Amino acid sequence: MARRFFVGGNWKMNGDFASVDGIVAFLNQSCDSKAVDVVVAPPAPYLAYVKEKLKCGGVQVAAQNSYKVAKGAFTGEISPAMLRDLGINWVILGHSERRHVFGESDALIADKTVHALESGVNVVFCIGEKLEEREAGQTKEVNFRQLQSVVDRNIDWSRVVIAYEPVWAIGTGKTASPEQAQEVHEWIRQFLQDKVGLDVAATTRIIYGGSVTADNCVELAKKPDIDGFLVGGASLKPDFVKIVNARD
Ligand SMILES: O=C[C@H](O)COP(=O)(O)O
Repeated sequence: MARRFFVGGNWKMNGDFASVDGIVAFLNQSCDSKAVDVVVAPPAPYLAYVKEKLKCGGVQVAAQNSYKVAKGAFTGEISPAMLRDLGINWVILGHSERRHVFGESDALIADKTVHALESGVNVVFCIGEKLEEREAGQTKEVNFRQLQSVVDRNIDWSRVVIAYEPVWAIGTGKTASPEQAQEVHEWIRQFLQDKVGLDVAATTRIIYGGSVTADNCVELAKKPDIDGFLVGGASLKPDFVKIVNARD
């Protein structure tokens, strides 16, 4: 079964009403692709606004984070229940900035993933090795360890997209080559086959993130195990539309 191409735009902590309006305008004009799932993740204060302003049925909205319980004394956090209340069905979890800037552990990310899925929110689950880990030959080990934390929890894989984002490629302009990305995506698919099953391995989308641009997306998208992208910087610009259409 062919896997539907998936392109996420992670706006990170960028934007104000003026720039958000600009992004929504180009999305509304040109992102109604019937062949691609497009999911954009604005900063939390703009989630409801973006959801309201997007007129393009093909573009969905994601949060950049959510916590592991529905409510309570957790200052600064947002819950999947609140996202559902806003009509938002996607969240990005395990992003390298959450792992490495905010110190989130594999266990916490797994708890957050399980809770989001149980609450009806689909998950873009991010994994990826740091440069020193790649140079030490630990790429497979690190990515498998991060994945194992959710394999152990018996999740509904049909509602998960895996984003492989090598930390050394994020925001650096140093994209993984199509061959480097394909190699890791193939390892991830094999890992899913060994640990979860053939069907999940065949159907789960594995997308690539790390300095994806309109210039490099077409070659990356030709690789058999690259099922889309998680785009940071370039998702703030009209070029994002070219990335959405990388497979055309
Ligand atoms: O979530 C997106 C990734 O961190 C990639 O960011 P980037 O495209 O700016 O390198």
